[in-house]
Amino acid sequence: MEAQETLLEELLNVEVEIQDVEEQMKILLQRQDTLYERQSQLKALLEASEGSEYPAKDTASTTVENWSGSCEWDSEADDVRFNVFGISTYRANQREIINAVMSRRDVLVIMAAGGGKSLCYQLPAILRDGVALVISPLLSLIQDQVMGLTALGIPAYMLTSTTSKEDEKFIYKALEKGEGDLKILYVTPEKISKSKRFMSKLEKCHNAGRLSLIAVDEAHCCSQWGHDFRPDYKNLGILKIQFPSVPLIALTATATHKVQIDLTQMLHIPKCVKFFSTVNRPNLFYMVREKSSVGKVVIEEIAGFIQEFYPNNESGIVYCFSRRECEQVAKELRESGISADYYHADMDVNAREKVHLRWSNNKLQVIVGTVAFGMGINKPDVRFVIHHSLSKSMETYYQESGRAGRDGLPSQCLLYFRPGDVPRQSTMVFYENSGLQNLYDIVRYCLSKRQCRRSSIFRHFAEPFQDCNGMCDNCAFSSEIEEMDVSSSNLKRDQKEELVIKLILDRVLIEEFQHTAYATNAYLTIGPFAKQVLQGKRDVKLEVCNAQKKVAGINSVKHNVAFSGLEMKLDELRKELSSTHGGIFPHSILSTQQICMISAQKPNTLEQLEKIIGRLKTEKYGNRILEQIIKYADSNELKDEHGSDVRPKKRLKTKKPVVLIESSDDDA
Ligand SMILES: Nc1ncnc2c1ncn2[C@@H]1O[C@H](COP(=O)(O)OP(=O)(O)OP(=O)(O)O)[C@@H](O)[C@H]1O
Ligand SMILES: [Mg+2]
Repeated sequence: MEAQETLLEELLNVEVEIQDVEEQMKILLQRQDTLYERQSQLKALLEASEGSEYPAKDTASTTVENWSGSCEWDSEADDVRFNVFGISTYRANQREIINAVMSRRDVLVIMAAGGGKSLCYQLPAILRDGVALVISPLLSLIQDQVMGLTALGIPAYMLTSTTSKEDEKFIYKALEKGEGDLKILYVTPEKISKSKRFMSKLEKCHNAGRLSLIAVDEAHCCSQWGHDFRPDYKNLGILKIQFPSVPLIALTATATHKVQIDLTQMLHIPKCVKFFSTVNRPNLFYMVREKSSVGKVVIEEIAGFIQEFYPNNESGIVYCFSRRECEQVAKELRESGISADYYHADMDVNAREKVHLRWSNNKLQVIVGTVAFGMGINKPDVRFVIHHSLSKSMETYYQESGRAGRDGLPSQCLLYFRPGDVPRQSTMVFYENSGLQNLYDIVRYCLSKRQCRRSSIFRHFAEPFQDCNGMCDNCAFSSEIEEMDVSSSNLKRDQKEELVIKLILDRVLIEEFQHTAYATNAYLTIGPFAKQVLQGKRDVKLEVCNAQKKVAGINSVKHNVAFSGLEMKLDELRKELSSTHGGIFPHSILSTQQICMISAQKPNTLEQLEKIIGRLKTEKYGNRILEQIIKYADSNELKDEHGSDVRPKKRLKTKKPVVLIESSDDDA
């Protein structure tokens, strides 16, 4: 009997010890994960800084060789940039990238969404003799690009399933015989991997020395580590093998190290010149708001936000978790008087395209979408992106919120967070590589009441910190935050929910997942640090906001964007011209920046206008624009007789903060 008791006691001790060892192993494994992550971040940093410093704050870019010197094509490039594209100055890295491509080097461009990657291959394509081939993953992206280039009078075509027989004949003839005017040809990757006919024509074009350059846009689609992996992109390696002397430029907004390595290997461009630009989007205002557990309240808040800040139909996106939620949110926003429609993967392609087109033409203010509303979004003047639920990772959030403000003007990114949304995501991502780790990263971002939101983005992409300039809620609004020891506190319901999430992040609790026939459920169980808490060796603290956060700072963003009198008239004019010029998008006629500049400078003559928007747009739309300025001045003169407003010539040039926000070192 006694012997049995001894055995039992020892068994118990061994079991306790096993549990202890298991817990320690868990901690060590998690530590190993973190170290691996940091190792890859440090490698990325090292590679980026090879031979030169990591981007200085103001230049925000890094290259190994110096591509900023003067080049023989400088003046021609400046002429095309301004007079054809209507772009007054280069943004960071654009000129250097163009110089590298013009020097026939292979190039890898990592530049944030809206940074202006397209110009980097479109401009050399115009400067060089022959045809430039562009590979782009989506029909809608290709259509947008071709339409925009055609509006600028650049002979651009696409060879896709929608191309007419007539156009196809023209393209093949141009490739084979050099007949006709073809400067830029867009194709989807499938054309390269599946159409022998196309590849043979391309070879003829190359043999005749007429293939000027190859651009692979959205190049992260090559990599399984990228967020939009496309199998057909894997076959693009053939391009460099078949056409080794033709410069290849790969462009993406995805900055992770793994993807970069993959890309250069798969595209066979090991000696490419790499251009890294900062992930920072200085014009985006990031904020997180607590999400009510009552659905209606959330919608009321979202509707209120849109009506308050964007009363002039400025475009926006609302991201939702599920298809059903999308439809519901769109419906309720409509009931609140906002022109909104939904977009998700369950709809047929035509219905989706219709919604997208209405939105692109500013006939619909808000698209309520799932993640399916993704890569094809090329609209530069999206003023707000609202997340009705949190994204599954920082990377995804950065991509989705980054669809705001691609034109460089102030825009807002608002995320609604409530602890209850976490398990909805965790049950979806737990089986992915580092899925939970990535999710918990964005949850940390949401929970933080003190830390600069931008700093989380820099940390995630292993980039040195840059000043936020008060462009996030935590930097803009000072509120009293206190760390409260909640080990034995009485908490309100929402605080309790937050506490559970905090304990998961701190590994005091862990989520475990079980599958049923219908769903995956998340359960909580004690984690490696639970013992320390139970033994009183570790405090549990929550950040608590004592004073209600004010929303004053957002107003300063608002003032920079809302259109004033003449700007409004010019906005109407671009919409009118867009509908009469064969479906060109309003933003291709005049960008929001150009509207602001015209309205500030009020040119009186075509010559003056040309100095703002370049020759091509002045020739096309100049008379209508001047007419609008005069009309507006006359109506103001009338008003002036009653004591308000002033004549345009005498009016002060209002320097819009807009221009300052451009992230270019050339722009100063
Ligand atoms: N130097 C510049 N000055 C002003 N506007 C510019 C400049 N370069 C590009 N743009 C404008 O910025 C917007 C975004 O450019 P573009 O579509 O090339 O971005 P991108 O880097 O390809 O972004 P994404 O990763 O989202 O595709 C466009 O409206 C473009 O006309
Ligand atoms: Mg692009």
